[in-house]
Amino acid sequence: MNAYTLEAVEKHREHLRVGPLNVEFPSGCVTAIVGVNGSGKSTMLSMMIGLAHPNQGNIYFGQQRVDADHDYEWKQRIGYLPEQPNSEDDYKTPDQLATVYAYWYKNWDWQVYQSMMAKYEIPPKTRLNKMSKGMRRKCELIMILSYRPDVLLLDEPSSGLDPVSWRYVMEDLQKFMDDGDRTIIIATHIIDEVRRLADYIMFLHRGQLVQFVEKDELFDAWKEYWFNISEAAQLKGAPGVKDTLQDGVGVRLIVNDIPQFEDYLQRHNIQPIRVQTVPLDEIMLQSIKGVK
Ligand SMILES: Nc1ncnc2c1ncn2[C@@H]1O[C@H](COP(=O)(O)OP(=O)(O)OP(=O)(O)O)[C@@H](O)[C@H]1O
Repeated sequence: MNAYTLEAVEKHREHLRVGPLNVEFPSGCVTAIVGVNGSGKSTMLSMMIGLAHPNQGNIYFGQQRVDADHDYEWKQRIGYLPEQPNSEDDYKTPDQLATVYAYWYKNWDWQVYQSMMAKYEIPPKTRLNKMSKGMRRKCELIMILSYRPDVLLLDEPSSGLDPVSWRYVMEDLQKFMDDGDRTIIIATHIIDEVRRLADYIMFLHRGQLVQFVEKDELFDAWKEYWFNISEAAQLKGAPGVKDTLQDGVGVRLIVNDIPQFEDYLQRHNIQPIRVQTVPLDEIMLQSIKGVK
């Protein structure tokens, strides 16, 4: 079962055409959307909550088609955290905003609200526009978690958070996933966030889907090999190599066709000094090279 399905979805922005995107977001999983600034992550999330409208294609939340109709029942099940705070809430205090949410969201849980407000030490009677950026971010997150949605659409949720709060948020998101058949789709630049939370990684670049892959599969598919400099000549032309770095002492190769490359090493009787995992930011960099 998919939490979301995007069928040939396109959004035409002035400087960017997002899509066509054909994507299935599995339910019960965390999918991290990664990509450089302006690659279309926020645009995609805002289409998924029905705020931005695609020029082409269809979006389904489960079986429900996401469109401009007035049936907002399905939105009760989604916690959407936009990248920018909603300026309409500037003059409200958390308690006032919570009263509005409690009115609209039938699963609103005052106990969740109060315990999270205490945990994150948010002053309940301070206006949102008088709060620090991080404090306001935490408050927004508390609001959407307090109506107990099934799906979270998070657009850079930890922007502005201090390291301690960040760890609390990671814990709370992990806890959210433990409580049943829940789904998180999260746009993030924080590699640690991807490493801790994600089951799947979606790479977007210039509005195009580069890859949608299971996290473990992705890490297994890339390896960094180190060799003695004396082996440099023999390694020229080895298959599956994405990048080479050579200094006076050694050669480092980033490889993403491990079986072919290892076969080549065996045939040429070359032994690496060290083999290690490729960091996600390096994988990202290598994956977007050459994408037009
Ligand atoms: N409301 C809007 N109206 C018109 N163009 C927009 C709007 N929002 C974003 N864009 C444009 O759409 C493109 C994609 O932006 P988007 O915010 O979706 O990227 P992003 O991947 O979320 O970037 P970032 O990592 O910086 O948050 C950019 O060229 C941006 O200028």
